[in-house]
Amino acid sequence: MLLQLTDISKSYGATPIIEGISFQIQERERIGLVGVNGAGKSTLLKILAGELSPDGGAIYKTKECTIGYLPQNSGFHSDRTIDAEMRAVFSHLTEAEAELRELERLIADPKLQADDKRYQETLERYARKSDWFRDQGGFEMETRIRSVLHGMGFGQFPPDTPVATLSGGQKTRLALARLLLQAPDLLLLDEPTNHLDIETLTWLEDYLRGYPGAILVVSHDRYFLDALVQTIVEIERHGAKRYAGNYTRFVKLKAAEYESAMKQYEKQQTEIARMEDFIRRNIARASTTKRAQSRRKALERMERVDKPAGEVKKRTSHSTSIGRPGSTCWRCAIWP
Ligand SMILES: Nc1ncnc2c1ncn2[C@@H]1O[C@H](COP(=O)(O)OP(=O)(O)OP(=O)(O)O)[C@@H](O)[C@H]1O
Repeated sequence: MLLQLTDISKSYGATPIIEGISFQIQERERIGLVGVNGAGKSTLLKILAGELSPDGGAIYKTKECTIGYLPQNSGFHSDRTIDAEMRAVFSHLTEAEAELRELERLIADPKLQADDKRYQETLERYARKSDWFRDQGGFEMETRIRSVLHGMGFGQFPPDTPVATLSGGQKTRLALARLLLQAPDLLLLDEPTNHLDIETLTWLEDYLRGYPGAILVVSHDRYFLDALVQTIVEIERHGAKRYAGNYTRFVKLKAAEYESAMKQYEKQQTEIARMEDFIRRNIARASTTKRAQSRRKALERMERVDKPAGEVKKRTSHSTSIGRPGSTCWRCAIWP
């Protein structure tokens, strides 16, 4: 297990947003976090990312577990260029690379070569540092940066483009590219597919499918969720419930749940109407008033079944209308 949330709650002022949220995230798990607008999905991600304190509950995570968070419309501010920003992810490697270049310069120096002991020591240092650099993926750094930048749609951008000159959407894309290079154990992504064209979206789906860590993602794109996740956690009425399977399966399970809850509700409503009718007809009659009174007591004691909140339906969403072949655009909505 990578991380566990127990009984997490959060209110804004007197308004409870989430309550009693408990679930686990396993290594390499891909979870889609869904719920109606305002259900508290972003709030929960912020709590997990450590950007917001919960009012109650606890989060347990293994000591080594690293977490990376992409907020919605991340507003990425940087004075660096695109290339420098990506390279900053690998500062431990770029520093080692500079050290290796310096050692190479020393090794080539005839003065050092004349001092056999120091020369041997420097060669050994160079060998140790080279091995470490190779083991840390130093030789792949350049390729990884190029491949992620290309995949995220920055292939045509000169590497010395200042981040500050990018549009809001491009900055969010770049923030995601940087996060992918950081490769944390748990990726928290809030609407990562906004601002992506179909080509970038397809690349991202593919990249995330092979991602070595766990992913908790909020997305209104059902195709994206279906392609990526094997578990759905829904926030509904402040609490969280886990459903095994992708988004399509979740919709089916919810429909079955809704139907069954509706049947129970309707059955009870019929029973209530029947009892009320009996009471109305018999309460005033001396011979039957006792029975009517006892029926009234039973009615008062009856535990009421709540009317189910609504159904998961499809509706058009302009924000996701990026023209996937054969797609009906989508948004998860639960109608009252
Ligand atoms: N800083 C804040 N102060 C007060 N209320 C807030 C604050 N942040 C969020 N809220 C409210 O808390 C509720 C949950 O917000 P949150 O953004 O977590 O929901 P969400 O499920 O991510 O919604 P969406 O799908 O619209 O992004 C909303 O009603 C929102 O208006």
